[in-house]
Amino acid sequence: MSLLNRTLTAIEPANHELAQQAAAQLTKVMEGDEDSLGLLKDLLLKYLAITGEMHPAAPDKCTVICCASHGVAAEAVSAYPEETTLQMTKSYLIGQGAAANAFANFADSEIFIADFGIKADNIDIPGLLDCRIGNGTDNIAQGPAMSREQAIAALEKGIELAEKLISEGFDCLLPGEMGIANTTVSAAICAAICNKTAADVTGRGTNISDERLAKKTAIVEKALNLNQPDNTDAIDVLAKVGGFEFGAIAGLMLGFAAHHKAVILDGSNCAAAALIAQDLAPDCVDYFLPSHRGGEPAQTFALEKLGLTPILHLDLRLGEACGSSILARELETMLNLWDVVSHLPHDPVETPFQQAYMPNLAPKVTNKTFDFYLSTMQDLDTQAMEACKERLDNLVKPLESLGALEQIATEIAGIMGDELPNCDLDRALLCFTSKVSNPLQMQLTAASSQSAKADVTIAHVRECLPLTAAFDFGREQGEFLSLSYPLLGLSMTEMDEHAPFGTTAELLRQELLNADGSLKYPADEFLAHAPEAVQPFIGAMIGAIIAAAHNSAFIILDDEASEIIARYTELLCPAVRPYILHVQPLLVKANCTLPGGLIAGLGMDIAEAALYMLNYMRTFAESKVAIASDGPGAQRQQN
Ligand SMILES: Cc1cc2ncn([C@H]3O[C@H](COP(=O)(O)O)[C@@H](O)[C@H]3O)c2cc1C
Ligand SMILES: O=C(O)c1cccnc1
Repeated sequence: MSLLNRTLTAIEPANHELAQQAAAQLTKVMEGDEDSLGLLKDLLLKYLAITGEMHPAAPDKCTVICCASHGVAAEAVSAYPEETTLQMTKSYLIGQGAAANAFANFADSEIFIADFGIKADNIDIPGLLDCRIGNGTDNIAQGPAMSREQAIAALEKGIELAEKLISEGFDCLLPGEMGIANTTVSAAICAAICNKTAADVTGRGTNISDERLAKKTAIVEKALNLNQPDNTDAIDVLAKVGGFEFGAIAGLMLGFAAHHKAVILDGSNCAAAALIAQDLAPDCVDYFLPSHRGGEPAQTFALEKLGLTPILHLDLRLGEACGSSILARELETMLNLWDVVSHLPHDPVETPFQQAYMPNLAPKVTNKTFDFYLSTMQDLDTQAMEACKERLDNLVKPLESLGALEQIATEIAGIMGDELPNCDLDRALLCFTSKVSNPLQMQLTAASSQSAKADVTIAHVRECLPLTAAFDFGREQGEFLSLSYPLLGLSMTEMDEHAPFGTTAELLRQELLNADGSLKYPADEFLAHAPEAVQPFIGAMIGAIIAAAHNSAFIILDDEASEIIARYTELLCPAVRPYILHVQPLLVKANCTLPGGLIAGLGMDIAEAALYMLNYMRTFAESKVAIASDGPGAQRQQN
């Protein structure tokens, strides 16, 4: 039997029975409130099913960047010249300043770079894995990309590489790719397999102009009409409108799935490869963890066909395993949380929290205190922000292809007055709570903060005191923590410790938001409409936000209740706006209703990823890579 057929036959469903047992156990330890974890629960259970172990170790990860050239690049469908593929391949291994390097570093994943058919003679790059199938594919606008034999060879070279990596001990794959013009190819693959039109699936790739997008869409249509890929045969689709790296990534995915190992998907190109793998062995999807939704329309259709829902929405358009690296960190957080709540004997639950108690005293604040904070709020350092933005525009990636991460990095630069803030900013979580603390909540907070490397302060809010007392308490905590911790997570636990997670948020949502999620009241009215019991929490949260922003901390919101209060605080005091990171549901759509730091921890990791990008990536000039010749990048990039 061929390697491909042997692999396809070896792929079996993941261990769903074990996942069911784990789900029952999770229900028990979470006291029936496990759905508060939202999609993070699914992530955890899916990973347990993949490994077939109740408490697997954190995965050993490998990032594999598959490089290949595309004949269709001759049609000018990309913003960058065809040579970029070879130049970037060099930069992964020589300068090591590409996004793939920065994010592999962030995720503690070992990086491998493989040549599956870059168009060039005598490639001699130290460390490059030679998996060549050809000297670039043929132009799909003029005929098939490759022969059927080459398509099978691409799949098998991917499987061989998977087996090599697995034999070296890796058990989680983060695939990535580099191949100028390959979003034309992934659009065509997706249109063929998902039965969509060229207009449905074609996107801007490397940030091309409207004019080029129209041309690219016509090329996708032409390639489909001319080659007539058979959508009941993924190998035919791969041969006719595919590319070597798509076959290779599909092969890697199949190889990992056959060995019960996880694959974390990245962007649209990964999703197109996953469609090929799914068609060849439908059960392999059990081993795929989605990470982010990016900018290419093809990805949406592909994920739908795969039945996968990503949680990260960072507007990434790159494909160098950036989104998957962030998800890999979150997976580890969930595995740790699972171990902690399961009371594993080797993992004693410690709650080394600072405790702060609201004094039973008349408040020290007056209206003047509030005015003082508002009138002396620091402006962001626009010079640092501009320098940071200029650096971002010139890092070796298409303009703005790292979406929300670029905005976050610029914001942090402005807050810190430093165009290049370092990566390991100290982190704290300030969690407001009622007098008694729910032990499960505290355990979950301990687990989340352990993964997030955040020091926790549990701040006990007293009711029955004037609102100004709560404001003053929050202000003091925010002021104190923001002196030592540039990243400050803010959370509040349920007011009623016996209520299910998310109860307070639901109450606030009902009272303070319109049905469409917008704010219902003006700034000076909302407090009067808030449920009385929540008012002290609101006061404390407003105090903490204003004082922390005043001290130039980057505030990372956790639960939905904190999110709603922060949005009203922004209305009350627009100057705090740039200091606040709204994590869920803007950047993370996990439907997680659990307070206590899990989402803030993920937000801190997203901020850290942004800083890794800024610190570890090199510019076009430093990397000797050609800049854009079309789209907005052509105006802003220099080398
Ligand atoms: C410097 C640079 C780094 C990249 N890293 C990934 N891509 C991404 O962009 C390309 C696909 O977009 P299109 O179809 O528009 O050419 C691929 O190489 C993909 O991996 C890059 C592109 C460039 C220019
Ligand atoms: O989503 C992707 O994989 C992608 C998007 C744009 C450019 N390159 C890759």
